[in-house]
Amino acid sequence: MSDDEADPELLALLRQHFQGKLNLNEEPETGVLEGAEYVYDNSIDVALNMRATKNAAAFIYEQMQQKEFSTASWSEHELHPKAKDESTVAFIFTMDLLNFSFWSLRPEDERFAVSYKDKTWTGYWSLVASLQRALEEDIPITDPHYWQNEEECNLESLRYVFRSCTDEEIPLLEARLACLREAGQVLYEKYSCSFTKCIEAANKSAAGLVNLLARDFDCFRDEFKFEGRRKPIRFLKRAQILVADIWACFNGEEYGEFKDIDKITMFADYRVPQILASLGCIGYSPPLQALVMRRDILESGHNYEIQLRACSIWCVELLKREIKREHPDAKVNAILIDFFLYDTMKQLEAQEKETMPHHRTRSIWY
Ligand SMILES: Nc1nc2c(c(CN[C@H]3C=C[C@H](O)[C@@H]3O)cn2[C@@H]2O[C@H](COP(=O)(O)O)[C@@H](O)[C@H]2O)c(=O)[nH]1
Repeated sequence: MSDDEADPELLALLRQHFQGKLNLNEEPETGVLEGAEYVYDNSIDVALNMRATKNAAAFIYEQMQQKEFSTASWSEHELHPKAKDESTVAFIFTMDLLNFSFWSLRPEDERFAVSYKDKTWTGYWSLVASLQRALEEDIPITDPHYWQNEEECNLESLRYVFRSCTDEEIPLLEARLACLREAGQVLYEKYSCSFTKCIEAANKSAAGLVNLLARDFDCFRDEFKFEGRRKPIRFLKRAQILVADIWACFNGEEYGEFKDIDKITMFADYRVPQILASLGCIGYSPPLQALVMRRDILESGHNYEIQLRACSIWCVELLKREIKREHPDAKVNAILIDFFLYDTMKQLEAQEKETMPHHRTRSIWY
């Protein structure tokens, strides 16, 4: 090809770009924050209290400073994996595939719990403990080949992996097996059986990785219709917390290097809304307040649930903006605020200072 002839491949790319089929310079967006603001603007059962949010921002910043809360805090947790390698990436992927719905309607001492390292673990930590225990028992629970081997990986073996030290078994066991099966199939078909290939495909974009997960894995596509709006409201909670866990574990380097990590929002689960409500940052309408206080089941996709999850995302966004307004150099983003709020809620729960119950929705989304 002579110097003055353009590269045909480049020409094809540019043609696609100018036809609007390919945006070379567009930074990917997840759409989560845009959807959260839309729901906030159209909510009548959940509201934000600006005064309480402003006060909470000051309290959170001061506490995070005092505890030197950073990405390093992630690895300091006793059960979180310490190696900075591909096995830890596989562990985190497995963990966030299954990181949902641990709450119980039974009394605290009868709820699903896991005995590991001479301690009893509940909630999220029961999941992490089960995975660590399985690996110590040479069960390849983080291996996509295992997830697809129906002889080895089935309800029976998964019941053993998540065996409880109480009469209650882990909630949604069948759904957890289905998540592993689907993820194993997608990784096999598209990503050479390794989540590290998904990370590579996202080209250091956190939003791009979240969108890839929502596009290729049904079990990460956490989005719901809201009233008359045409586009679904995207929460993508487990996709986002997966990216955040990778980023935090690797301290923003190697597999955890993302140029747009601040696009990740708070993870709309059932714990952080609980602490936001306890701090007075978010408030519920009388019927919703009564439903939460009675610990009634709130079905997945209900208008109340969408308002509660979305307004929590928007509230953490406003907390972040308030902290940055007061402290322009503060190294905070929605992830670190979220992690801090979750850990604080768990401390309050351990001290039995749980002021307000969390809402109870049973689903694979959070
Ligand atoms: N928004 C948000 N939701 C979080 C977490 C975590 C744990 N993250 C660890 C990693 C770094 C942090 O410092 C934490 O140590 C679990 N969850 C969600 O909560 C629920 C479990 O609640 P419970 O049954 O009480 O354990 C369930 O939906 C689970 O998906 C978080 O950080 N943020």
